[in-house]
Amino acid sequence: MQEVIKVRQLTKSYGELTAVDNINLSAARGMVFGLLGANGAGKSTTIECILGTKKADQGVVRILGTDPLKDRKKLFEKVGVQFQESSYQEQITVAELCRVTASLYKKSADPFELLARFGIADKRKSLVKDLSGGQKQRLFIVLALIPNPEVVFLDELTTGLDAKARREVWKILSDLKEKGLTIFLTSHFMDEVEALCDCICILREGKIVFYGTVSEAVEKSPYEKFEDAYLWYTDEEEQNNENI
Ligand SMILES: Nc1ncnc2c1ncn2[C@@H]1O[C@H](COP(=O)(O)OP(=O)(O)OP(=O)(O)O)[C@@H](O)[C@H]1O
Repeated sequence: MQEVIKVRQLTKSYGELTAVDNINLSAARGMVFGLLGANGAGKSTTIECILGTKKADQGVVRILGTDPLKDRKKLFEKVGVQFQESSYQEQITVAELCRVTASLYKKSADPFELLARFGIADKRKSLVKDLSGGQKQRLFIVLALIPNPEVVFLDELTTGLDAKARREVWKILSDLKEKGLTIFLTSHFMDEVEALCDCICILREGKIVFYGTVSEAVEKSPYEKFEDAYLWYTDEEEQNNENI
C-alpha cells in the first residue's frame, strides 16, 4: 500500500481555540478519503495544514512522501487543489483561466476535454464571474484536475450542484479513482460520502470521533442509516462513545 497522505499528531490552535487536536490519518493510493464534521469542526484547517498553506503547531504531514512545507515545488506538479472563487480575478473568461492554469504545469490535462466532461464546454467564452454557482463549482473541480494530479483535494465537493450534476461528478471521480487518483474530500452530503468514500474521518471540535469505513460507522452507532449515525457522532449531547 502506498501511503499518499500521512498525518501524525497534527495540532493547530487559533489563540485559545484548538481547531485541530492531535489527529492522525492516512490515505492510500487510489483511495477516496472523506473528512467530515459539522461547520467549524476543523476540516478546512486540517486541509490547509496538510497542504502547508497553514503552519501546524505540531505534527508531521507527508504528501507522496514529501514535506509540503519544505518541498512545495516538487508537490506542485502532483497535487490538485479546488480553490474557492475569491482566488480568481474578476474579468477572466473560463477559457483564459483554464489556459493560464494549464500553462503552469509540465504535463497538464487538456482543459477543454475536462470542461466537456464536466458539461461546461459551452461556457468557454463566459466570464468566470457570470457562471452560475453550480457551473463555477464544476469549473473549480476542472481546475483542480488540470495538473493531471496524483492526489486531489476537493473542499465541499458538490455544494451548489443540482442532483444530475452531482451524479455526473461522482461518476467522473470514480473513473479517475480507478485510474489511481487519490481523492481527499470534504462534504456535508452523506449520500455523496456513501457513494464515494472508502474511508472517512469524522471530526468534532477538532478531535477525531470516528475513523473507518461508512459501514463500520453505521455498525458502531445505534442507527441503521449512515446519515443518522453521522449526526450521532457529531452531536455532543447525544453520544458518549469511545470509538477511537
Ligand atoms: N484564521 C482563524 N482565526 C481564528 N479562528 C479560526 C480561523 N480559522 C478558523 N477558525 C476557527 O477554527 C475552527 C475550525 O474552523 P474550520 O474552518 O477549520 O472548520 P470547518 O470544519 O472547515 O468548517 P465549515 O464546515 O464551516 O467549513 C472554527 O471554530 C473557526 O471559527
